Amino acid sequence: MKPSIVLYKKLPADLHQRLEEHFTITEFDGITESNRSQVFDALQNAEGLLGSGGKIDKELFDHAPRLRAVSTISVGYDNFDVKELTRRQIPMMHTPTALTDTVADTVMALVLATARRVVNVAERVKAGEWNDNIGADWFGTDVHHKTMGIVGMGRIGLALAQRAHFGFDMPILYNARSQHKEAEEKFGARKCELDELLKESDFVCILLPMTEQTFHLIGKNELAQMKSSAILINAGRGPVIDEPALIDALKAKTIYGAGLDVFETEPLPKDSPLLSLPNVVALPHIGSATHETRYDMAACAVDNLIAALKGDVKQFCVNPEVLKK
Ligand SMILES: NC(=O)C1=CN([C@@H]2O[C@H](COP(=O)(O)OP(=O)(O)OC[C@H]3O[C@@H](n4cnc5c(N)ncnc54)[C@H](O)[C@@H]3O)[C@@H](O)[C@H]2O)C=CC1
Ligand SMILES: O=C(O)C(=O)CO
Repeated sequence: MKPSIVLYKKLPADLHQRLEEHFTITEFDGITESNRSQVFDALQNAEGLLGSGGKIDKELFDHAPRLRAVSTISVGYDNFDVKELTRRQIPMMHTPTALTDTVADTVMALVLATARRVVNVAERVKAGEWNDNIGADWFGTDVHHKTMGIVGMGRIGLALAQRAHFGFDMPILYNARSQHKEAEEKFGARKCELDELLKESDFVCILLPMTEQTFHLIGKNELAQMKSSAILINAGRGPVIDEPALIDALKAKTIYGAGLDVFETEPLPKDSPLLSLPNVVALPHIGSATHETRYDMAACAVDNLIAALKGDVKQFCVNPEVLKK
């Protein structure tokens, strides 16, 4: 008999079929408050769990006595209680390499859109405001040769450094817990303390995971250190920035603007002040959202689960300590 799994994300037909060759699938469209009890019932028999989004917590695992592997279609896994999975000796896999370049492209899009006010001026053209030669009220600020500060020099940070260095001739500063030789040797990046990075950078790009240490890492005091001409970009996780403090800084124009792909609450509430600030470009968490990359991420997650339930985890395990026997 094939092992049972719970799938909580719609997959492309061929990947669904690949899963069906190995497992009996019970499928849900996400895990939400309204379907949690049905998910609990399905988990009773499940040996695997595959999907993305939602809060995947101890209560869910308590309803999954046979669970042996968990696979997320994402690189971030802050929505999972990984400690609890580890306590239960259950491996969890993610999809780190499939999306790196696409997310770095999204960050560059945010940098350009915010600095050159692409969204703002395009809206003005559509509104019929382009009636004469444009004046300084349409101008933005340059990107090339400006200083790029990267907070979180991991896979995506490195891919961003590559773009900024080769594409835009930007000097690069980075803040990280350890030295990143490749970033230094290939892209001339310089490691510095967060305070220095905030003071010196024209673009401060946050590419951090959400952890206890990174929660509200950028707050009132950090924003106050940024140049009034600087732009803050966040494509890591929303709660890394204290959003009310950011809104205050943007309203007071103590920074030039912000390009945001992630927010403290997603979807962004309709009454968020961020939506009415002209110096903000807000995206709906599309960092990895291209057809190709979303397919590759799903394929990677499917393969991760198949391998794990065969007892053959080779890569992308976020709690490898459970594999050591
Ligand atoms: N906007 C989007 O759609 C996407 C967002 N992400 C987010 O981006 C994050 C980074 O992804 P990757 O680069 O693939 O991960 P990664 O693990 O390669 O890089 C994260 C880096 O942050 C560093 N870091 C962690 N805590 C830190 C701290 N307190 N201070 C300084 N550095 C710290 C780590 O050492 C690591 O180098 C993910 O965890 C996820 O939250 C990832 C993919 C898509
Ligand atoms: O993979 C992630 O962590 C995302 O945020 C979406 O791709």
